[in-house]
Amino acid sequence: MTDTTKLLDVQHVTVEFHTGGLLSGTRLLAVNDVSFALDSRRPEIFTLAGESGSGKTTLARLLLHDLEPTRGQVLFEGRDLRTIKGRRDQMAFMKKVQPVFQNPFETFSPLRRVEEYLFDTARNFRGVRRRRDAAPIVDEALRQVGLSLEEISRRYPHELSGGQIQRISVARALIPQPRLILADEPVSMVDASLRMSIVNLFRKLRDEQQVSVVYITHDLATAYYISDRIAIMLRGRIVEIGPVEAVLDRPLHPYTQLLKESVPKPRPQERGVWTRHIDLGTMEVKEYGRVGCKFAGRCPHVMDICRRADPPDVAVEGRTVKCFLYTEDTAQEASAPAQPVKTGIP
Ligand SMILES: Nc1ncnc2c1ncn2[C@@H]1O[C@H](COP(=O)(O)OP(=O)(O)OP(=O)(O)O)[C@@H](O)[C@H]1O
Repeated sequence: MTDTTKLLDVQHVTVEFHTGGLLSGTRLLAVNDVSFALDSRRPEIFTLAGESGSGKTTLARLLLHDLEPTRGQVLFEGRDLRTIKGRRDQMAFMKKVQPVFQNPFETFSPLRRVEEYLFDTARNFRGVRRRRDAAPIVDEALRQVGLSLEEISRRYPHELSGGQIQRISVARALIPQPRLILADEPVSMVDASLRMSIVNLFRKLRDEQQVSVVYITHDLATAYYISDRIAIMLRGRIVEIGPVEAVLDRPLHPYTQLLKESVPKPRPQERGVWTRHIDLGTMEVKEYGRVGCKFAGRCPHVMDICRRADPPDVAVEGRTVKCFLYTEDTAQEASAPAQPVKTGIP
């Protein structure tokens, strides 16, 4: 029977990529047995966070039906996305699930006025044919992001700021009146001073339009500010998931603790300047191939079992953590208790 209480239901999805030659190639589980669900009765902002190469974009592609899982299934409004066949079916799905991508300048051709994209979207998804019928729809979507059709009229992408053009991307995503927006690193290319104004739009959409948002980011500061729940990804797996305050105020997985520690801190004497991120990217390939916990090579609390077996999901302190430190039979083996890192998110 269809479960109508779930807007999105991700059930044990795995995506396997093969790289290299047929015989010498390697197998990489970019997404590895991931599950989570969004409630259809209560819109929320759900963040998928993790460093580069943790599988966030691959997961986003699954949710947008741009890729099919090797194993497991993704259901939207109770329907398995694999049953979507043909263009009409795909368009009906896209009307409900809209993406916002990282680089707005890639979304819009430099040779085309940006309003044309919005008019196209109104024609494709709102059943209007004439420009004058589409205009109020386009204007309304722009007003929701603090702009208007008059303001952007006749402009090309290079005549708009990065912040303005990303707002226009959000406006475009709103035209079909979706139930879910999937925003993949929507502010990473936007000037730091404008980031909050963009992510605040997602809060407004949740509260005023009942739109749910899957927010994909490596930026824990904005995630903390806007999310209801957060899932921390590491090498294809969700290692900690729960309400954002629980997870980021008191992270329990040693990887979440490290990630939080690497959040840039503002230098009070230089307003707006942030210290550098710790670069964790070089560990990527090695960690994907690791048996047992993917974090074992970097974990200050590593135990023998972590290198031998996959950690289980443990429910603890209002969230779920994939870590042997919190299983009853292995907790006493730990070299030190998992102390949350105190620095980072305000
Ligand atoms: N089509 C593909 N073929 C082979 N490997 C892939 C493919 N797409 C992604 N990968 C690999 O899967 C892993 C996860 O990549 P993914 O882009 O999903 O991570 P991410 O968390 O979104 O990283 P980033 O923030 O850098 O985009 C990486 O090791 C990547 O190289």
